[in-house]
Amino acid sequence: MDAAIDLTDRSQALDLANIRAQLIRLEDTITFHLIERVQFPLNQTIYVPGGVRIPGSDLSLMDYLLREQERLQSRVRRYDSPDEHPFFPDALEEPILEPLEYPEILYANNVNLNHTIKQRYIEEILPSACPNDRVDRGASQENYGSSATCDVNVLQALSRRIHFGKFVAESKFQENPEKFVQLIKTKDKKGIDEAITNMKVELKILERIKMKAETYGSDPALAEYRNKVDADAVVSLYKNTIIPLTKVVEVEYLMQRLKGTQWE
Ligand SMILES: O=C(O)C(=O)C[C@]1(C(=O)O)C=C[C@@H](O)C=C1
Repeated sequence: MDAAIDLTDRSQALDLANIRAQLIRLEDTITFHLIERVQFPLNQTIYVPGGVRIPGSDLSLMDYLLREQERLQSRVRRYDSPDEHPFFPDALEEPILEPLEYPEILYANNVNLNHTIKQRYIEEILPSACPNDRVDRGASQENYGSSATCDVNVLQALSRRIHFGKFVAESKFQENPEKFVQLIKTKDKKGIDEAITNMKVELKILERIKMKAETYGSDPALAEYRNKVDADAVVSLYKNTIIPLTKVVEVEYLMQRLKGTQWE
């Protein structure tokens, strides 16, 4: 059985094969959450601040739900884990559970791409994956809450997947510190990007994700009707957003990697 990666075990957390196995598992999570989301129309209103009236809050319905979810999950120490990054750091509370002991796996850094992830999700990913809003607003209002609930799941999975780039980067750095120190010292972001890129792995991901989206999205009961998700939209999500943003995380993490070390 393929178990989840154990981030309290340093050698496991920095083993590139383990990290890639975790990224593959997240392909399933992301695809399934997207399938859930796209059964509803876009429901543009839920992304507009004030679009849905919320007592005591000016946030959009989706932001409101995401923020409250993060507040709740912070209490069970979701954001103590080094692979989790909040969209609303100001909403987090003290955990009700005792802290877990995480070894120092990553170097101190402030890389958090959630703002960009959320923006790309709302402006690009959803419009290309969702059916259009129906003219009949009354009917779609019925699923504002359901759509926003699915959004929270997709966004949390995307954020986790993309920020796993930090573990990938740390693993690659440790494999060849001399090469990276040189590139980081000369602030050669393009050089770092080239050094962390593995086109073979990327192509394999795109091939696999197309197959997964086609397989998970087809239901014998629907076969002659239509697939539950547009496989090309999922491939494009990986090609144009997930992999490029993972690489940005890797590069930005490495740019901060020498602070306070012998190489500074
Ligand atoms: O697996 C790696 O080596 C990664 O760096 C991760 C990843 C990805 O986002 O999936 C990103 C860049 C590489 O070109 C290949 C794959």
